Amino acid sequence: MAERRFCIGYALAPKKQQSFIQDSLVSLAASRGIDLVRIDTDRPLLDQGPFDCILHKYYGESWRKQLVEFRVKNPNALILDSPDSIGRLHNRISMLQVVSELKIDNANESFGIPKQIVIYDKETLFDRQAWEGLKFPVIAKPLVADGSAKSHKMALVFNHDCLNKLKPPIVLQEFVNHGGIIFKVYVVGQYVKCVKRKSLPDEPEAKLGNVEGLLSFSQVSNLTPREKINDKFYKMMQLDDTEMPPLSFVTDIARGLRRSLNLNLFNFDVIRDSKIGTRYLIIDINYFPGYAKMPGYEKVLTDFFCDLAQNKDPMKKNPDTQEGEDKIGSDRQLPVQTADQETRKIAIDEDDGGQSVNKEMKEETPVRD
Ligand SMILES: Nc1ncnc2c1ncn2[C@@H]1O[C@H](COP(=O)(O)OP(=O)(O)OP(=O)(O)O)[C@@H](O)[C@H]1O
Ligand SMILES: O=P(O)(O)O[C@H]1[C@H](OP(=O)(O)O)[C@@H](OP(=O)(O)O)[C@@H](O)[C@@H](O)[C@@H]1OP(=O)(O)O
Ligand SMILES: [Mg+2]
Ligand SMILES: [Mg+2]
Repeated sequence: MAERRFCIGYALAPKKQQSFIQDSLVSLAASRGIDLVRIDTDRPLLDQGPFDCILHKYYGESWRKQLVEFRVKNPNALILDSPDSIGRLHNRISMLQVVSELKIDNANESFGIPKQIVIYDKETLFDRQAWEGLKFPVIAKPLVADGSAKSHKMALVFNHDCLNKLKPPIVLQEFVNHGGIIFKVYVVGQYVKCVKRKSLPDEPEAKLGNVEGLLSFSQVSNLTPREKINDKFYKMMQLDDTEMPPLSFVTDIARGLRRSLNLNLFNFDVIRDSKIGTRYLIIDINYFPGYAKMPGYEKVLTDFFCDLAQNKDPMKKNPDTQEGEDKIGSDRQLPVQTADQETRKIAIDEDDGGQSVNKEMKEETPVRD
């Protein structure tokens, strides 16, 4: 009898496809009965397949509609992950709200998010009252985190003098000294892996010298090795000497976030407060991050795909751990406001070339009841 194969269709932006769909992944998965097949996003999804599962990091209202139709016609197929759940990560406020609501028992370590405020317009930006309780330096981050280059453009702000350079809607987040190292925690279903990366240096005023109140940067922890070598600061950093956070602590947070976000494929950035060595702050959560940078990512992802193929739903209740109850890719209604609802308030900047897909998503996504 012919072997029953499990077909995963993937819809990824070209850059993500290039980094993630490596021959080594495709062949390992194939050897274990999993076929990874590219979805042509220029053609109707329903004309392609059949797919047992859809893996996607692809946006736009048209894609979203196609997924809804696909679900109706293929009720047994999995969609990883649900667009509504992914959408929550597209707004830096709703993204971290989940962390604030998470409860984990741990006697030695604590976690949270840095102090932050959201600014929707210039008027509020210059209103000192709005800043009450927030200390300089702060990091100004675009409120929208939709994967566009613009959404990664940050600025370290040292005083009130240069605020006119900032473009709301933004989140102003207190800069927390953390020894210049960031921890990236990758989640693939139940699997959790924490790695170290370079980050911004402590006391940025002192280290970065003569800055004029504001310093712009983008994707610090995702620089190419060449960029790192050229930077004096990175040569000074002692990445190897930095102690990792306790694995059980990080795993508890990861599993908690996975359940509350209803997502299987994400990572989050954690920094350790230099002042309180047992205090950890989550500053960012990303959907479908750069897994290829994770050591042995082929096996981790293939194991996960095989679990899906064997109907081992990683969010289903596990008798040993009492973990999980949700169905993968389910459109479970979340109790708090989603990013889509929030982003409807945001004026889309017209000068953002090449982001029409994301723009379409923001403008047309209907608000759910
Ligand atoms: N509150 C903070 N205190 C100190 N450093 C911070 C803080 N927030 C961000 N950083 C630094 O700025 C970098 C970029 O911030 P953040 O991770 O929020 O941006 P991003 O563009 O969403 O990143 P990614 O590429 O991971 O998606 C972090 O990796 C970290 O080095
Ligand atoms: O570029 P890579 O593949 O490494 O992945 C990066 C990913 O870019 P891509 O999805 O466009 O590829 C980013 O996603 P967007 O916010 O831009 O959507 C974000 O998740 C980064 O944090 C990832 O880097 P990592 O955190 O894993 O180091
Ligand atoms: Mg980040
Ligand atoms: Mg991010």
